[in-house]
Amino acid sequence: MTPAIDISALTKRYGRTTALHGVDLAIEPGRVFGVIGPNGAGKTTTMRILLDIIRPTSGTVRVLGEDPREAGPALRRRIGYLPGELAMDTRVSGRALLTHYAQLNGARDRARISALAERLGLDLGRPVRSLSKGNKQKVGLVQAFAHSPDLLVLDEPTSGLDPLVQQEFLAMVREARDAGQTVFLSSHVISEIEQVADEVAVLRDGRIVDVSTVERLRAAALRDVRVTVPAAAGDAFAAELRRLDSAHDVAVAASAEHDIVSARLRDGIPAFLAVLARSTVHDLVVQEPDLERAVLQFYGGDASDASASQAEEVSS
Ligand SMILES: Nc1ncnc2c1ncn2[C@@H]1O[C@H](COP(=O)(O)OP(=O)(O)OP(=O)(O)O)[C@@H](O)[C@H]1O
Repeated sequence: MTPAIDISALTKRYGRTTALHGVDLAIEPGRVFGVIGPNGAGKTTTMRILLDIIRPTSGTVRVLGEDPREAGPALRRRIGYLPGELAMDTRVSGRALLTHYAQLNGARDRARISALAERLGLDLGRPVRSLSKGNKQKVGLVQAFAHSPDLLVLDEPTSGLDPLVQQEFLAMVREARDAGQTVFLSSHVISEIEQVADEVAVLRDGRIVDVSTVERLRAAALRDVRVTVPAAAGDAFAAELRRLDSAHDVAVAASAEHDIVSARLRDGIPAFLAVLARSTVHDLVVQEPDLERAVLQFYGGDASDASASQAEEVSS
C-alpha cells in the first residue's frame, strides 16, 4: 500500500539552524498520525515541506504518492491544511472567505461549510478580522475540512479552542478517519493527540525520537499507586515494593491510624499484585498512566522539569 505520507532522510536548514536532521516517516492511509514535540522541534517545518510551501535542503517527500514539488494544485486540492499561524486580517465574512477557499479546492458540497461552522459554534456572518483567536482557528478548521480531502495536515489544530469545541474537533477527526481520510496532526501536548491518534511520533530537535502506538506509550507510562496498610506496616511493605524492577520512587507516609505507601509503577502489575496479596491492605488507588510524562521522558531530562518548563511557557 502506498503511504499517504512518505518522508525519507529529510533535512532542512535555515542558514545555520538545522530544523530537520534526516527525518524518516511513513504514514499509512486511513490513519490518524500525531506528531508531538516541544516548540522548535520541527513540526511546522515538516508540514510546510509536505505542502511545498518551503523546499527541503535534502531528502525526499511523497504525499499521496506524489512529489509535492511537481504535483501542483491538483495535489493541493486533495489536502486540507491548517497552518500553525493563521493570517486572517480580512474584512470579508467567514462565509465569503470559506466559499472562496471551497471554490479553489473544488468543493462541491456548499452546505458542508454551514454544517461544520455550526458544529464548531462559528458565526459565519462576522468579518473574519473581528473574530477572536479561537474563532479564527475555527475558520481555519472549516477551511481544511470543507472539501473532504484525502489528507488533512493540521498544525496545532486545537490551539485556542475551548474544551467543548476541542471535543467536537476530535469527533470530526474520527469521522474523517472512518471515511478513509488520513490525518496528520501536530501538538506540543499529548493529551489531545492520545484521544484520536493511532500512532504518535515524538520529534525533538529535528529528529524523530520515537514512533509508537498510543497503546504502547500507555503501557510504558508510569502509573502512580497509593496503598494504605496498617500503622507501622509501611516500611516492610515499601521494602517489598523496592525489590520490584517496576517500582520507582517508593515512599512511606506514616500516621497513628495507618501508613500510606506511594510508588510509581511501569508495567509489572502482576508482580505488584503478588506483593499486595501477601500483605494486609486497607485501601488501594491506581491512577491512569500519565502519557504526558511518558512523552516528556523522550524529550530528555527529568519529566517534572519538562512539565514545569511547559507550564511556564503556557503562562508566559
Ligand atoms: N524561516 C525560518 N528561518 C530561520 N529559522 C527557522 C525558520 N522557521 C523555523 N526556524 C527554526 O527551525 C526550528 C524548527 O522550527 P519549527 O517551527 O518547525 O518547529 P515547531 O516544532 O513547529 O515549533 P512550534 O511548536 O514552536 O511551532 C526552530 O529552531 C526554528 O527557530
